[in-house]
Amino acid sequence: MTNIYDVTIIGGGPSGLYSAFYAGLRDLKTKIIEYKSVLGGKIHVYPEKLIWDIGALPATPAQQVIDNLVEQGLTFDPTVCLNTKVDIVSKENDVFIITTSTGEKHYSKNVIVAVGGGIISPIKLDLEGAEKFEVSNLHYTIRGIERFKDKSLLISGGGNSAVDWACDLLDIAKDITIIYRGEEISAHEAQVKKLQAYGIPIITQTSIKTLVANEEKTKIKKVIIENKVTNETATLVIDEVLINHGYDRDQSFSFDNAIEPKRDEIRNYFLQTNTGCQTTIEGLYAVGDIAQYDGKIHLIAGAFQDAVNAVNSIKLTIEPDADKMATVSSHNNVFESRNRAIINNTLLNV
Ligand SMILES: Cc1cc2nc3c(=O)[nH]c(=O)nc-3n(C[C@H](O)[C@H](O)[C@H](O)COP(=O)(O)OP(=O)(O)OC[C@H]3O[C@@H](n4cnc5c(N)ncnc54)[C@H](O)[C@@H]3O)c2cc1C
Repeated sequence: MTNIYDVTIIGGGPSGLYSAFYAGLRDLKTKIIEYKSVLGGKIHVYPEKLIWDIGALPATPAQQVIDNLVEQGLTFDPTVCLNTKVDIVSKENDVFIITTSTGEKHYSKNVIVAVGGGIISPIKLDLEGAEKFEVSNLHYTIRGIERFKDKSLLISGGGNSAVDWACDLLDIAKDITIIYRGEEISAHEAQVKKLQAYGIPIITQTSIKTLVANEEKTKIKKVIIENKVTNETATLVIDEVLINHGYDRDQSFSFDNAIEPKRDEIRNYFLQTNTGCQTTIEGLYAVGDIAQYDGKIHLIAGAFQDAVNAVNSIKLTIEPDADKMATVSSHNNVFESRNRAIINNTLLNV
């Protein structure tokens, strides 16, 4: 057990990344473990959305927020393990043992759980061979709205995300059709009315029956849709298909019985024992969407505050004489050489 970290962060979303930044600022030996191949967490679900509610950031595309979070999170060069799923956390002699799905073990004095709602993946179309079109014109999220310019778009899904996308693409796509298997669209009324005012067809009780490929078998050319009540079918000629059927969540990550932290009654959230984001287990902290306490905000802004609280608590357990808070954060000495480089490169242009 030679390579013991001060803090290991499980999850590389906004709360995990900001925890890594702050842990570096407080000079803690830090590791992030993230299941996906990229950092950024569930913001990857909505990369094109404009985010308005993060302090000091006026409307900013979510992809830009991801890039900024990642850059900041890696400021102090934490160890980053991508494509790594944590399966179970146990504790021996005051050291946490974090075991991954491949059996690999990571050792840490403290653990910050930053797993949000778990590992989320879009629910895919249950049609044989559909996956081969994911590289061409079958989408589960939108990366770059320009590809929909002057295109005929079919959206399958009746929730807020599907309807929001349709509204955002109204003046971009040539035409849009929405199909939904349920009886009634379940999105915000105002957005649905907007689509209706534009004359966007919303076909309910209907789902995709078949994807018809072009001659080269590289793209979807037509979609056969089927009414679930009458079994009537219709064929739509389309350029792009967007599926918004919700998300699967893998929340299988667990704890050795001896250190199972208290959760709420539906076991969704880790309860805090204090505002320092410590769970009911010593050395185990929960930040971001997975955390719950009075006044907790399940938004990116809330994740930042949790991260600062957890890291400051950890610092004090490792060094009881340390400052309770990092000395006015951005005046910290650790930034001195970096400040000089940034001022020279950007402001003075030397
Ligand atoms: C459609 C949508 C729009 C939103 N819009 C806004 C908005 O405008 N403004 C705002 O402030 N908030 C918004 N939010 C909420 C915001 O995205 C979340 O509050 C934020 O992402 C929470 O960050 P987090 O780090 O706690 O969790 P997440 O972002 O969920 O990150 C958790 C990370 O942990 C990883 N992980 C989970 N389990 C494991 C495991 N066992 N092993 C390894 N890694 C694991 C996951 O892969 C993921 O990368 C929105 C959310 C959604 C769904």
